Amino acid sequence: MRKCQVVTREILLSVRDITVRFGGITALNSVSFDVPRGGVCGLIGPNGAGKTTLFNCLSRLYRYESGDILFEGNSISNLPVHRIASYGIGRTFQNLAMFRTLSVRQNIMIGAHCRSRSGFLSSALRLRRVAQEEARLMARANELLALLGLGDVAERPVSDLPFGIQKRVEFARALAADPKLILLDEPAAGLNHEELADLTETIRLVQSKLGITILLVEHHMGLVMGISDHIVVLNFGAKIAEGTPAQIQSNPDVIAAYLGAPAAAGTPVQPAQPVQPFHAGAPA
Ligand SMILES: Nc1ncnc2c1ncn2[C@@H]1O[C@H](COP(=O)(O)OP(=O)(O)OP(=O)(O)O)[C@@H](O)[C@H]1O
Repeated sequence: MRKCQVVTREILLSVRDITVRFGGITALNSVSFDVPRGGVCGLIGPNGAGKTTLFNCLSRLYRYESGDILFEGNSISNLPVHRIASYGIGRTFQNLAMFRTLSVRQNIMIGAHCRSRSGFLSSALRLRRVAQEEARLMARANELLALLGLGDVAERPVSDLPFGIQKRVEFARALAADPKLILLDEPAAGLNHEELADLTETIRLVQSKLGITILLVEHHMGLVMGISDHIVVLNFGAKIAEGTPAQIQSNPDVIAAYLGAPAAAGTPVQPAQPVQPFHAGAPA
């Protein structure tokens, strides 16, 4: 008799029964899901669903009232916020977080410093180890400049650059710390059609070349459906669905959450055209 081989991917991140309350508001209500290593996991939901709150829990910016978050099988619940990047979790923000007067290259090198192995004393004494470390960081920055197509603007101050390129710089800055998991918080927000197409390609390229795991919060259904392997849907702080893009697009609870009314059975969630946002209450 032939044996059926089941391929299961290793779990990188496990969110278990996370609950967060702000006064009377339950921002997350016992939310659980797993993110396998490698690939892209989309995290979607209408405005106020709890997506950013979850990202802030993963970054240790918010405390959760109950539950646990395991990264590579270890709880991060007591990890200090400044250790998150060196632990392997990187992040971009809805509002860009960069040193705007510094160059693109300097921003990327700052991103790499959390993984630097030279301490204050050895840096002050200019030991050989420090020079080697600086060369390593420089090489890493050069790799990322090339990968994200930023070579031509490497020495320009970030503030001089168009918004779409600034977003790419922020992505590169987060990648410089060599994260195993990167949290992308609405990377498509504010991008024009061309910039959105560039971003889609960049995310695909980074994922395939670096083998990194991506957790993506995004309102643009074209982007989410186009690049995610798996999607988790939140609504009013609760997980209402998870599955492949095809499963999510035809899930009646997801359709109802986005359209604000019970969905007719079998009505698919239309992935909007690539540049069309898919906000709660707005027609798809
Ligand atoms: N610091 C805070 N203090 C009080 N309430 C908060 C705080 N952060 C979030 N909330 C509330 O928690 C709920 C979830 O908000 P959250 O920002 O996580 O949603 P979201 O899914 O990211 O929304 P959006 O898509 O609009 O960014 C909302 O009701 C919000 O008002």
